[in-house]
Amino acid sequence: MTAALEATGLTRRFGGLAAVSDVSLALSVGELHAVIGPNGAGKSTLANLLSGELAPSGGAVRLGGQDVTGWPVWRRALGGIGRSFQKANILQELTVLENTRLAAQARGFTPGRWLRRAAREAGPVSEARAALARAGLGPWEDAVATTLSHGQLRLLEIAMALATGPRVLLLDEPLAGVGPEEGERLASLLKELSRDHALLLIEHDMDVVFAVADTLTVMVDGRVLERGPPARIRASAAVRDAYLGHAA
Ligand SMILES: Nc1ncnc2c1ncn2[C@@H]1O[C@H](COP(=O)(O)OP(=O)(O)OP(=O)(O)O)[C@@H](O)[C@H]1O
Repeated sequence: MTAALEATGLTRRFGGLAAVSDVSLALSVGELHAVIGPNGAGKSTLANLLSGELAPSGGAVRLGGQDVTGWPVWRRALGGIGRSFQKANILQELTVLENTRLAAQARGFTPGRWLRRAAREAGPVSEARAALARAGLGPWEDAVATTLSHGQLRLLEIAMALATGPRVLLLDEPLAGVGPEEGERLASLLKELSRDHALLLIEHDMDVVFAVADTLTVMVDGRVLERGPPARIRASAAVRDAYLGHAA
């Protein structure tokens, strides 16, 4: 079966630093693939290379079998890659529905055309509402973003990624700053979304990661140290050493 998204030998250098070094990875619909590793391991850089935010120094990215390595973010988004960010993309003074509608509008984005579309009143409200319903935010569609809890903000980021109709979801720390109760709700949403998306999760909360991931990739210093199901990663001495080695 063709992977929904595949990276082969991805490398990204910043000056003398190889932030990502020869990383290969395949994401399939129905699989929740988590990438973990100590701070600075290269996880966000990897997500940026997959989404097109960054160009690689080497290697390739294929989306549904097609080489998209040279494609910009908007073109990969149109091809089915949805991305949520560590730093929220939310416009604070807009409502939940308005934010999600803007994200849904970006589905029709091509440079220049987007501005004309955004200027028109009618937006793709139905896609936005469907995404909000999936994220459990339907009842809050008229709430202004500033009034939301941390957990609701994280749900909104996911809804905004869903509103673009992606097949692949790249989620960067979707539980950041969220308490245990909201965290549980987010974790079950992630699991649910992985049934009909290829889902890449970058997350520091190890309890959640080990509870929801089907496959884990452990990165250290830009490289893949270990890959496998949660039980294998939990038992790995190399992974334990890597974390202890970086816990200063
Ligand atoms: N734009 C950049 N310019 C220079 N160096 C960068 C840039 N982006 C990332 N780096 C460096 O690349 C390395 C990997 O960073 P990255 O943010 O990908 O790690 P991470 O695993 O996501 O870390 P964290 O868990 O703290 O978010 C780090 O040493 C970082 O300082």
